[in-house]
Amino acid sequence: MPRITDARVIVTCPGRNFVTLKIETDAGVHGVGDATLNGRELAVAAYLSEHVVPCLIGRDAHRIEDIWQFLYKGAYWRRGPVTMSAIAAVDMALWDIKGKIAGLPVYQLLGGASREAVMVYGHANGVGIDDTIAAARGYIDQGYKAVRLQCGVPGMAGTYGVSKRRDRYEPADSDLPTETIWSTEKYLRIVPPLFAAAREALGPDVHLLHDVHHRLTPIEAARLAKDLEPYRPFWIEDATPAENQDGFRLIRQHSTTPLAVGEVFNAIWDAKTLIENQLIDYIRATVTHAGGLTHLRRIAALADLYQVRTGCHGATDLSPVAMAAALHFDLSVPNFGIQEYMAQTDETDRVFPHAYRFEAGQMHPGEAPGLGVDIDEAQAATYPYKRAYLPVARLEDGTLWSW
Ligand SMILES: O=C(O)C(=O)C[C@H](O)[C@H](O)CO
Ligand SMILES: [Mg+2]
Repeated sequence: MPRITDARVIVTCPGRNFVTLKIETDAGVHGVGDATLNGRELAVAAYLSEHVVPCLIGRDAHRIEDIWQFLYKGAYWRRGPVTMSAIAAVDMALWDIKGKIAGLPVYQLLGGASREAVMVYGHANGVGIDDTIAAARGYIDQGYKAVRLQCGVPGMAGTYGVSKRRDRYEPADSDLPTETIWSTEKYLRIVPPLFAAAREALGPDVHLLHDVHHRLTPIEAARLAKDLEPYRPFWIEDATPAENQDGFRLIRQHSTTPLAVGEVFNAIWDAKTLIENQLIDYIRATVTHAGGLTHLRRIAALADLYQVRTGCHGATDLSPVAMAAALHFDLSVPNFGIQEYMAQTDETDRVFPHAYRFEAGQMHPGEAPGLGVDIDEAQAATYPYKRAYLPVARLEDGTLWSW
């Protein structure tokens, strides 16, 4: 049995912060897991190094489920993004180790490939409708079959999803949270014309997605979903905050636009009502924030019973370790829908060498044993942690809102 001999947390900032757990075994193999929680990175790093690592030393690395249960039930304090991201990092690293010892890519351990490759969507954004459509064409030219559209809102200085730079989007850009202004009325005036123009310009085949980013009330979200229906969006995401899962009923009552939610979920319980009542079509929980492959598979299995498909979060605040794990999950799970993908910076790709690849709008985790991703610790050490927060949003009267 491979015994865990050491585990350490590596924090690095090759353009943005990442928290990685590296677990060593006496079998001569190590595994890596992503524990990045954007804007709260050091909370997870401390949770891991102070409270999790001491419990790992000496354990059998093959006992993934038992270690998961030990860390979840054994903490007494269940769930929450810090706890679940820490457990996820351990879980990913253990699957990585198991794969390396077996000499198999992790997707083979998860049941093997259910498809040839994984459809991903890219992020097209622009200040106005025309440059957003031009950006979408750029993705389609690279072979993407699905593109997310976000455009600036006239009368608002900046908004979620619209980059200052065309090629990169990194919202956690400030030592203290940047304050932005939000107007629901202005936003609801621009998104339907964006989708009308995009559908007209890009044709019927490309999948078009949109992220509301939790900024509407259920009845406002219902109106947007209804207004977008003629343009057949693939989904609208996070149409309203989902703490109250029943809130989605209202949207459902008014529209057949598919709904996706869950990038901030950390446990199956966050999605139970939504899934069992078929209030959503895609579950976006990620391997990092929702307890690793072990827990994400449980969520996907529940979702599968209700024909809810997966659409994992894949923004750049999830490290290449998370992307690799997501791709093994996506390739194997029966109810896969789509995977979000944003290319990382060259610096990040150098810190995390990986076997996964992109080709013509699809991705594949590769055939390397384990997750097929590693951390170059010497490279990582050259990029020290730099505090960075996501922005916050206020209504025009100063009321704090969802960003
Ligand atoms: O990629 C998305 O859909 C997001 O909403 C990105 C989030 O804002 C980001 O991951 C927050 O850290
Ligand atoms: Mg989102």
